[in-house]
Amino acid sequence: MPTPIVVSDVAKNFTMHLRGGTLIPVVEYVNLSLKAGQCTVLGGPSGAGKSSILKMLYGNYAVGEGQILVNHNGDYVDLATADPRTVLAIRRETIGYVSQFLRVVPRVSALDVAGEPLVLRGTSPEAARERAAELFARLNLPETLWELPPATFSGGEQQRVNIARGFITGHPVLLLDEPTASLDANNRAVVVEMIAEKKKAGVALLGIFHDQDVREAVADAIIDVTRFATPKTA
Ligand SMILES: Nc1ncnc2c1ncn2[C@@H]1O[C@H](COP(=O)(O)OP(=O)(O)OP(=O)(O)O)[C@@H](O)[C@H]1O
Repeated sequence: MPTPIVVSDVAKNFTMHLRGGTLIPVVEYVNLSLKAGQCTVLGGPSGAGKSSILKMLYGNYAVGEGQILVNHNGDYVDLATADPRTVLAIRRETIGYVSQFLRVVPRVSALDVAGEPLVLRGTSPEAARERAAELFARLNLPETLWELPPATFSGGEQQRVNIARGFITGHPVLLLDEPTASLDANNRAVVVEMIAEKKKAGVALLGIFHDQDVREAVADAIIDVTRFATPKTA
């Protein structure tokens, strides 16, 4: 089976334009690949660059240097240099993402927020809502909330809408940015189960998990990103 994602010599720093162009180096020589059916976990202390790496892999952050080759519909595409239309196609078809915080769209119900990735791939809105409802039930999201826009939901409720939205499709790659941070033990266990099912289905996962129990339950490999730290010069 072809490798879903190969990251080669990726570097990232931030230029603070409002601070006289001060350069904040984050990571360099990031080399990793994701394997189908495995969950790779990014570890390392706060500020080490875990989220930055994940965001580059989703095309949210520009890539300073290097390549991110994504197996997209059978061809390798370099996400680091891909045009915006290609990035959107990769997100629609190949790479799913559960962000830490839900991007709330006013007046759209939780069912439609979670079902949207399926609708974008051609599923009917009714079928997408049904699938979202199944995931909500599994994640113990109270049914009274399903038709409401998630803007007023608690942190953990919003996170469960986000998880349903990320897990609803069969994307071959799934990125998880602390998906269990606001969940109670019951729902953390549900997410661990859902990750195991994705692995069985051959999905390649890359995640950040601060909760050690979850990390140990899901990780096939742990990469400490401090190994990619850019040496700080005086
Ligand atoms: N948009 C940004 N603009 C400027 N600096 C940023 C930006 N995003 C991240 N950084 C900086 O990059 C470094 C790495 O941040 P990142 O969020 O990737 O770390 P992390 O390992 O995920 O941390 P945590 O575990 O606390 O979430 C930090 O020093 C952070 O301040």
